[in-house]
Amino acid sequence: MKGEMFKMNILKPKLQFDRVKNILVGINVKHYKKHLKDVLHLYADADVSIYNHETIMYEVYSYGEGDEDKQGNLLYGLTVMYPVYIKNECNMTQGHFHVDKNCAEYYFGIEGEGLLLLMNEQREMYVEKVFPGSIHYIDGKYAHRLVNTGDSVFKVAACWPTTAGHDYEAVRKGEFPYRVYKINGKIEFVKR
Ligand SMILES: O=P(O)(O)OC[C@H]1O[C@H](O)[C@H](O)[C@@H](O)[C@@H]1O
Repeated sequence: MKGEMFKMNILKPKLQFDRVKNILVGINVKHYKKHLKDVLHLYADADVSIYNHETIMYEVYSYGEGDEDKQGNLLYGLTVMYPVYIKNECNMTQGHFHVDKNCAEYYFGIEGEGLLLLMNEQREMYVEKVFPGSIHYIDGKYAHRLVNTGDSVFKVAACWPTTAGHDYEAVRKGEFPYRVYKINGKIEFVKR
């Protein structure tokens, strides 16, 4: 061996993906829950009397460093979606466009099974299957929504620019053209 030995200080990573529990672990990981009452408007038929509005539909964990307004900074996140069906309609995220359409995003399938709905500004939609190991490049011009089509928890990791922003309003005004149902074990798309 040539050269002088150097005692390098090897640091623990600040963030870790726990491969047993499939969760993001680390200090400064942000976390929020979406209850049914927060996303009721997404469903075709959410009869108030049948469903518990406190039901947790999905949870989002995210981590970032540095100034969120600085172009080039990234966030890493994990969305955890529960197998909840509202009169056969599959559990879905709100779905959003990026405010800055120059910002793309990656999704990574971690656990469970589901779909990624992608929609452009002309409201043309295409769908990708999401499963453990699948990787999805989301063009900045496409709105994106995750759908749990399975009978177990569905987990999807993501990486996106801090400056992307979430435009939920554009999706509210021009919703994804198809709803996703699971009827007798079969996934069905129903036009709005
Ligand atoms: O915000 P939603 O459309 O409900 O989706 C939930 C979350 O899913 C992923 O983790 C995205 O990358 C996040 O940016 C998003 O907030």
